[in-house]
Amino acid sequence: MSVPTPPVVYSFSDTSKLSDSLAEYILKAQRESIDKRGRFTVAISGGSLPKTLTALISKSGVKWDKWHVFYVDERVVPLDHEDSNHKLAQEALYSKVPIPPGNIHTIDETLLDDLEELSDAYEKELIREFAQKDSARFPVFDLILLGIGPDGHTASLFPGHELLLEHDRWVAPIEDSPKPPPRRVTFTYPVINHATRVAFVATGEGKAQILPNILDTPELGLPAARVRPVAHGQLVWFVDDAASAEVKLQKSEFKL
Ligand SMILES: O=C(O)[C@H](O)[C@@H](O)[C@H](O)[C@H](O)COP(=O)(O)O
Repeated sequence: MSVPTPPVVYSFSDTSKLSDSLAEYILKAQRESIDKRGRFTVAISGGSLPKTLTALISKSGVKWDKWHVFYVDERVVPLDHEDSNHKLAQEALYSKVPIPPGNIHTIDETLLDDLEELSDAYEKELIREFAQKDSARFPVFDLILLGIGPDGHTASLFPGHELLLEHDRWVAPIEDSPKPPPRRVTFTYPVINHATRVAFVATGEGKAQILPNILDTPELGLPAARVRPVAHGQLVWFVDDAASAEVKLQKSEFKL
C-alpha cells in the first residue's frame, strides 16, 4: 500500500493570521473552481470553524452568488436552535455577506423526527446538486473544511464508530454521537475523500494532545487521519502554534 504523502501544515502564531490566510486560500480555490465550472461548491463543519471564516467578509473578490454551501455534518435540531451548525454559520457569516439563501443547502427541518428520512433527503440534495453535473459516482466538492475533536473525530465520524466503514451512502445518520447533541447527519469518507481540496482547521491547546496522533502517527487510524483525498486532491492543515506545539511533522510557511 503506498504511503500517503504527508499533508501540508501551515502554522500561525494567532488565529487572526490563520483566518486571513485561510480566506486567501479559499479565494484561490474559488477562482480556480469558477474558472473551470462556473461555481464554487464548499462544505463546512460546525464548532469553531464558521468563526474562522469571518476574514472572508472584508475580502474583495468573493463571488458569493457563485457559492453553494453544504454542511459536512449537521445536528438534527431546528435550524434556529443554538446547536445548529447552520445557525452558527448564519450568525458568523451569511448574515454579513450577499450569499443567495437558495445556495445554502440545509437539512430539511420538517423531517427532524425521522433521522433516516432526513439523512436520505440530504443525500438527495447532494445528488441533485452533483450527480447531473459531475455524473460521477461521488460528488466532487471544490473544497471541504473540517475541524477535529480532541478524540480525533472529524465531521461526525467518531473513533470506533461503525460509520467509519460506511462507503455506500454519501450522507449517513448517527443517533449516538459521543459529542452532543447525539442525533446528527454526516458526510461519509467517500464524499470527503473525493473533494478537490480538503482543509482542516485546528486551533487552541485543546487540540495539542491529539494533533500528533493524527499528523505524526496517521497509522493509528483516527478518523481525521483517514481523510486522504483521492486522485489529485489536496490536503492542507491550518493550525495555530498552541494546537501544533507537540507536532513533529514539518510545518510550512503559508504561501499560495
Ligand atoms: O458539528 C460538529 O460538531 C463539527 O462538525 C465537529 O466535527 C467539529 O468540527 C469538531 O468537533 C471540532 O469542533 P471545534 O472546532 O469546536 O473544536
